[in-house]
Amino acid sequence: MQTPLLQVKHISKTYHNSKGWFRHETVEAIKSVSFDLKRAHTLAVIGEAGSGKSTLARILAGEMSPSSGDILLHGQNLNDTNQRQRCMDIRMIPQRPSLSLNPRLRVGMQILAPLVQHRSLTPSLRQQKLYATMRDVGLLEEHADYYPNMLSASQRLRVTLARAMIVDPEVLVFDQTLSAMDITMRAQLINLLTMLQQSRGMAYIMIGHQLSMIRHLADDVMVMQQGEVIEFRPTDEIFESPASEYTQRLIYAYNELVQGPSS
Ligand SMILES: Nc1ncnc2c1ncn2[C@@H]1O[C@H](COP(=O)(O)OP(=O)(O)OP(=O)(O)O)[C@@H](O)[C@H]1O
Repeated sequence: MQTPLLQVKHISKTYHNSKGWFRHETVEAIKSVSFDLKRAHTLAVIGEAGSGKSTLARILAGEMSPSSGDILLHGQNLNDTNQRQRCMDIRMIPQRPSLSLNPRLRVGMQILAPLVQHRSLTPSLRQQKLYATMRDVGLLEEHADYYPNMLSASQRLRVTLARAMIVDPEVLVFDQTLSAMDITMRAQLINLLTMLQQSRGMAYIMIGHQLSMIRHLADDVMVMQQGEVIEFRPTDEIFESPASEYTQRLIYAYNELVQGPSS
């Protein structure tokens, strides 16, 4: 059997907060979460507020370490990979892409930033890579000289995608990125992400409740509650017969929205 692209094995995360001199509070944000993700597949992670979704996203993207558990990419434990490579392999698209851009820096420089940090390429190869990546996400070469405020919201999102993709990641993690988008932008993004996944084989992890996007893009849905996985099933099954009470509420509300209230 082929090794899955990503294997998450019994990841836990406990936060320790100081509450004054002698008091400490511990929060078990994630409790033994495990799942596999195949190449070119999309996993959606949903769950109520505080269920541990963002903590999971930050651990996957290497922004923080788990308290216990392992993450393997192509069967190799990421603890044994150097941090630089790890940050190129799994990249996060932030919650508010526009806010992550520096208004005073030209777009091209910002897309290139991770490449400059991570790779030693000649200037001409770097520029070729920049333009190719910009084309892939639907930007024009001349946009490289623009400042972020000269672009539309949709183009700024494409810039953050290009910035993530310039180092050829294997996995993209979208941490509630899609929640603030209007319908037109979402439709454009669905098409773009589908196309990129087909051409590059990237896997996506989408955190958040954008059920219309999940329905179109996700192969599987993982439902979290109080730091634990309470459902992990193919997307169609989750939409047709949600098992947990939380998922039922979410899916019924979504169905009412798209089909109108049932009599
Ligand atoms: N830095 C932190 N220090 C202490 N506790 C934290 C920290 N970050 C998150 N938590 C707690 O960990 C739990 C999980 O939080 P997390 O943000 O991962 O959940 P979430 O599902 O992403 O929530 P939301 O949908 O509201 O963003 C919550 O109880 C939260 O209060």
